[in-house]
Amino acid sequence: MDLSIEHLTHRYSKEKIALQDVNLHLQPGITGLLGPNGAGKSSLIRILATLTRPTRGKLLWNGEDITGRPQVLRSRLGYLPQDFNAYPNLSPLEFLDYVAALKNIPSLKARKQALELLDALNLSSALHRPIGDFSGGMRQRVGIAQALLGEPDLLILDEPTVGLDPEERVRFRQLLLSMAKERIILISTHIVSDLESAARQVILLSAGQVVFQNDTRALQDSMKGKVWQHLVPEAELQHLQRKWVISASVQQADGVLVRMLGTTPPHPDAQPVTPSLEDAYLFHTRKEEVFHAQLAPRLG
Ligand SMILES: Nc1ncnc2c1ncn2[C@@H]1O[C@H](COP(=O)(O)OP(=O)(O)OP(=O)(O)O)[C@@H](O)[C@H]1O
Repeated sequence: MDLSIEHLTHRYSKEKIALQDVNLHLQPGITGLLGPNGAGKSSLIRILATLTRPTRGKLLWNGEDITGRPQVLRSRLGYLPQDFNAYPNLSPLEFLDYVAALKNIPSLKARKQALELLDALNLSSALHRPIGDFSGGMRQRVGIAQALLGEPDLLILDEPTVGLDPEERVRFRQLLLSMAKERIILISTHIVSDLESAARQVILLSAGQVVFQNDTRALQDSMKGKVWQHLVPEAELQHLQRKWVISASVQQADGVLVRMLGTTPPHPDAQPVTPSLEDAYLFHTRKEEVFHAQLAPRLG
């Protein structure tokens, strides 16, 4: 099972190019789609979900060109849009029955799956309550359940963890991992740490282009020797933030422990640390700033 896009370009107008010559290959497992605001993530997702036809390029499902035949993919697709909204007067069970009918899932099978999914998403105690009374996080979980209904081969989730508390995020991650072996799962998110232990592959988009596509581990490995930690007096932090790309800072009794990105140590006493996915994301999306900082005089 695989989904590819070849030489995909998407323009909203003559001046507005959202995606430029993007090539991707997705296989079973979780792929994380990361990028700053406006990078083109939602445009790409809408194209893969067959809601937008690309200006140029091909969409291939199991090697077959389906650019002009979106229904081939639609029957195998589960999709959670960024602005998911269910009908407020329906209960989650009624809403999933409705979605199942649209997806042509036989009703008995659909009901069994709906109950399992709502249980896995911690909504069993609210099966018959109107969705309009739900919190944002509960509504989002109904959105996740409707996307998973019908055991889709391709699951596309745009910002799925928005509104979920940390406990629900962990539960969601476990549910996805349990399903990831036999389906392609693409997740767009701003919460980089959500992907750290779950995604086998990461795609970084920046200004409509793919700047990185590889294993999560390879991405982290590519950052070895580029992440540094150094304790600085609190008064220096602001000055430092203007010059260096800082991925984290932790207040301590004797100063601030700052995590910085650079291909050489920012200070003779700075210690190299194990890179995280967040470090890699910042490095690739703010490369120019990282290299600009390198040219500045060393600290100390
Ligand atoms: N319908 C549209 N008409 C015109 N321009 C659009 C349209 N949708 C998106 N764009 C533009 O295309 C570019 C990519 O937008 P897109 O929403 O795909 O990015 P994104 O990475 O999903 O951003 P965010 O993280 O903010 O959701 C942006 O410059 C955006 O302004």
